[in-house]
Amino acid sequence: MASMEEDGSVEEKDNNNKKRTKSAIAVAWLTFYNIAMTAGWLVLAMAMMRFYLQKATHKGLYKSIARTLKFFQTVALVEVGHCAIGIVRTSVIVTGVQVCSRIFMVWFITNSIKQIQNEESVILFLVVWTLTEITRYSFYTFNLLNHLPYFIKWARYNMFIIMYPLGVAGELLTIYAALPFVRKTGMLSMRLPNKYNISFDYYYFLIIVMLSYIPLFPQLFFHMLRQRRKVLLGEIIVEKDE
Ligand SMILES: CCCCCCCCCCCCC/C=C/C(=O)SCCNC(=O)CCNC(=O)[C@H](O)C(C)(C)COP(=O)(O)OP(=O)(O)OC[C@H]1O[C@@H](n2cnc3c(N)ncnc32)[C@H](O)[C@@H]1OP(=O)(O)O
Repeated sequence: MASMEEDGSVEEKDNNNKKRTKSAIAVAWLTFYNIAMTAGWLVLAMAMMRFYLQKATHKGLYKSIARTLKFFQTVALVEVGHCAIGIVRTSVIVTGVQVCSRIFMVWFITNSIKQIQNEESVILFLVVWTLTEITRYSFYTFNLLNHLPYFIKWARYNMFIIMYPLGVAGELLTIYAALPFVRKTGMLSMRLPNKYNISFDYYYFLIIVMLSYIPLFPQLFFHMLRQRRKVLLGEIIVEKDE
């Protein structure tokens, strides 16, 4: 009996050790990841400011930062993995929608349609994303290091109230500006007849994407409002299964 109890406690200790090791690795990885992403978005912010100070115009700004933006925004896909494997307590769906919509904006809209790269709306969402991400990743970093300055916490859970609608406006106006070019060129579309017998019209797809903001954006926004109440006001929120 005693030996079984001993065995049990050895097994338990072993499991606890494994959990500790796993969470230490997870914490180390997340700290590295968040520092790298904060640095990446800071580099983007500085590149944008330098460009504007030197050229005094926003024309050509997207092109000058496109590589860095594509890199750091695409890397953010790993955040869906973080949720899926459970090292961060966030919904895979909420994170997935957020990250995928950004990647779609970067690769399939702004990067693919050169004619819209100088639109003011592109600069609007770029500035909004950059400010948001510098705040968000530095929040996670300081939080993991247990040294979170209050102003970063405050900014993380207040800025989105203005930044989210502004970012969405920038994104929707950019897609809207892309529509005539997509229609004219027929890009990324497949017309019948073709050997696959499939028809796809990117123009209408973009209209569907724009309409999908109507049900999806409020969910992201209200998720952040709930997080805000939880973190800043200390409310206990019972989450529904997501
Ligand atoms: C095919 C194409 C499809 C297109 C479809 C289109 C539809 C699109 C609809 C809407 C699109 C919106 C577009 C958005 C644009 C913009 O971003 S505009 C700029 C403003 N944006 C924001 O303010 C972003 C706000 N959103 C977010 O912050 C996140 O993306 C989130 C996933 C929506 C919410 O974050 P969440 O993680 O749930 O909340 P937190 O409070 O920050 O964290 C919860 C816990 O998780 C821990 N955590 C999360 N990530 C990390 C990490 N990287 N490192 C460490 N820890 C992390 C965090 O600490 C919390 O943990 P606890 O403290 O233990 O609770």
